[in-house]
Amino acid sequence: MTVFNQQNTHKGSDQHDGEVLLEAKGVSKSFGAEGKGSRSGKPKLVLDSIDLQIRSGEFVALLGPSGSGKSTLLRALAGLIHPTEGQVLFKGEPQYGTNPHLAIVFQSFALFPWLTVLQNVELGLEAQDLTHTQRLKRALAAIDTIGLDGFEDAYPKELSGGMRQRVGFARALVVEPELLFMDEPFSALDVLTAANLRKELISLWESRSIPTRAIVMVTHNIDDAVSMADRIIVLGANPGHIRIELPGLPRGMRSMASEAHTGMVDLIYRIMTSPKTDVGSLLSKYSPTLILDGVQRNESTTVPEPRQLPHAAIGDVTGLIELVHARGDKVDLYQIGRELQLEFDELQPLLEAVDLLGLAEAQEGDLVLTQVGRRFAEANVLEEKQIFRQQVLERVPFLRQILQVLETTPGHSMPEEYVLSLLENHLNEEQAIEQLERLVDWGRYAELFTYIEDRGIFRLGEPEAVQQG
Ligand SMILES: Nc1ncnc2c1ncn2[C@@H]1O[C@H](COP(=O)(O)OP(=O)(O)OP(=O)(O)O)[C@@H](O)[C@H]1O
Repeated sequence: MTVFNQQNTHKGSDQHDGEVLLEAKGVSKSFGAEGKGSRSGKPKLVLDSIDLQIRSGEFVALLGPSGSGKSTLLRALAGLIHPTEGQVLFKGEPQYGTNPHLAIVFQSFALFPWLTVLQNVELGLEAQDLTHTQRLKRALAAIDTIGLDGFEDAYPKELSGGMRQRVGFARALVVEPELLFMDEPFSALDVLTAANLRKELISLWESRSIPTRAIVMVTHNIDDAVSMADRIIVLGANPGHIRIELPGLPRGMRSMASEAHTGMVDLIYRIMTSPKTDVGSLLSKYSPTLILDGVQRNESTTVPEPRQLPHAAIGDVTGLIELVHARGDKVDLYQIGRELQLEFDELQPLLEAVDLLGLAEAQEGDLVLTQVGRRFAEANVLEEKQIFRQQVLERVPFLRQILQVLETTPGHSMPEEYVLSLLENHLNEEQAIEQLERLVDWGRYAELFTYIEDRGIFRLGEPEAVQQG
């Protein structure tokens, strides 16, 4: 395997010297401040006062629920977007614009279909003042390092998804970046390909065959974070803030087969599934040793937001409740996520939905059915709908409000624009449309109303009419 320019590989102590390479100081980011992204004109705070340091020698994983601002934080650290407040420093100096010492690998890479692998990789060097021969040499070395030797002249369409992602890695590594950022780099790949690429990347990093001095990875996959990272940062949502920084496991204990790995994943699950619980209490209960090990936490910045309907299909909600019931009304979330092959971000809306409906509660890493949840699981279809209706009316004020309007309006109907305008008091246009879809889905299942799709009208309807919908 060809190794990069030896002068730049930071062999010896340099790579792991702990120098602060990148620092976020009080970084906040709001979107829609210029009227974009929020029809109501109100900016949405996405990141709130983030303080963070990335040091030489570190592999840092960023975890957090969907929408907690992981990608936004990564982009702000990379200089792709400007913080609304605070600043990012690179080696102590304020960073303006995109950092040339940093490269990013995204979930799926936009390769130019009319260029070969070699030409696509060479593109990474466009901004650098190199001769043609130097460019070629660097690109060939990167291609070799990332295991694409022999495919230099292939076109993207001739490559598998995994190989295309390798080209993405080669294009990032060819610039010999001091900082390598990755935004869910393995999530579009099949399980085996992802496992292979992950292993090879770690081997390049740990053997210091690449000049990269620090890696930051955004992921939904808790296993990946625990297997790879020296430090794990868990973000909380609304607005995005650092809930906790956990030290990674010692390298020898990171394999998925190890007990330490399972324990760590379990702890992070508990933290992520208990957004309202103080992290300190979870840590002292489940991992007292971590507290002594330099764990930083920051719970004070959580600001609650009006509750939205999670992006969960009714069929999946009922399926999950039945599954938990079949397992004795309690399941371990980490196990069930693995079994159903659901990443945390896929499981999260389901958990929110069952919690919002009062059917089950996440309790420190387990999902436990409530009494109503047990009745729901044992009910026939008609009873199930009745329970759902009752829970929705009790626990989703917005749907209750829609029903009240329909009951009191002459003609018992209402255009969707009315609902959308209410939603846009809190949400941007895209989010409001998505919420509308959820409300329609849940409201129809609860038989609160009919929704005439082609005219965008809500109407109070008899259950029979609703079923035809
Ligand atoms: N350019 C933008 N304009 C307006 N809102 C944005 C923009 N980029 C991100 N957001 C909002 O910021 C919030 C955080 O998004 P971000 O993608 O950073 O979260 P995330 O934790 O990476 O989510 P996921 O895990 O789903 O990718 C979301 O509510 C998103 O809608």
